[in-house]
Amino acid sequence: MKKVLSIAGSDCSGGAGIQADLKTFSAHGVFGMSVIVSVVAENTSRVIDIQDVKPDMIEKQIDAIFEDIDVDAVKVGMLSQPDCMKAVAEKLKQYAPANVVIDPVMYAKNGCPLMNPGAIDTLIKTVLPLADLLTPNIPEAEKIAGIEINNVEDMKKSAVEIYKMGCKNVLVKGGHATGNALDILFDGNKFYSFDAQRIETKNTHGTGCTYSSAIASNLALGFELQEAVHRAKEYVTIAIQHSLSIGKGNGPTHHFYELYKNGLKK
Ligand SMILES: Nc1ncnc2c1ncn2[C@@H]1O[C@H](COP(=O)(O)OP(=O)(O)OP(=O)(O)O)[C@@H](O)[C@H]1O
Ligand SMILES: Cc1ncc(CO)c(N)n1
Repeated sequence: MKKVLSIAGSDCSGGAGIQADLKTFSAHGVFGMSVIVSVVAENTSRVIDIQDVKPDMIEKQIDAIFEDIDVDAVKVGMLSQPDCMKAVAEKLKQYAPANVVIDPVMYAKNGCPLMNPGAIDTLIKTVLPLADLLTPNIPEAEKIAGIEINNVEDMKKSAVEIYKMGCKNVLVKGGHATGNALDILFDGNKFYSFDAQRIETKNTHGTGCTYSSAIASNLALGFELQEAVHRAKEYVTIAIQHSLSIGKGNGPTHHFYELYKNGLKK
């Protein structure tokens, strides 16, 4: 059994964060584990409050896992403050796990902030260089690269700028664009496109968490990066097609094993 760890925030409403990650891991047939960095009181409409776990406790959770269990891949999600970022980065350096996918979460789908904007320098200097794959959405790529993104060429430009900051691969996600849901992967040499028809739905809470966790699962299962992203793109597209009208805001993606088992067909 492959073992995948999520280091992220808890979304009590179950659609994003650690909860989405664990559901995605199960649907991929890998064993999911979690280090909770922040407890977020949120739902499909709003973020009410965030309480960060103390850095010492974040470190102890990571120690508890790595002293006991071989980890095949790690997904890192919401890190709200510089202290949490430093704690996670130190431990990732210490244990140096394979297949680290980092989703630089800044805002929830409903626009509520999940990262202190003053933490972006720490994110770039301390966390970003530890990523085998960094998966910013368009607003996140704009903030990290410091450029405006209006088209696919701009997505590519931002990917190159972010790559130069020290991560091994960059996947700029096009969920916030118009037209097809097109994502651009840059591996330092070439660009690869992952395209899907845009699904007309407001239920896209947790799509980014689902996607990065699916990629981490596929890497743990032994797929090369391009194939891991390709399969994860299919998974997230189907999870959005079947997304649920739960709550009054942006409902969550749906994870069900039958879909995956039957070759990701609708
Ligand atoms: N309406 C949609 N139809 C099809 N694919 C979509 C749609 N919205 C997002 N996607 C895809 O979902 C994946 C996640 O991208 P997105 O840009 O939504 O992430 P995100 O903003 O980080 O998500 P979140 O912060 O809500 O977890 C990408 O592959 C993107 O292209
Ligand atoms: C805890 C958490 N992580 C990530 C996201 C981004 O969707 C969210 N809404 N909540």
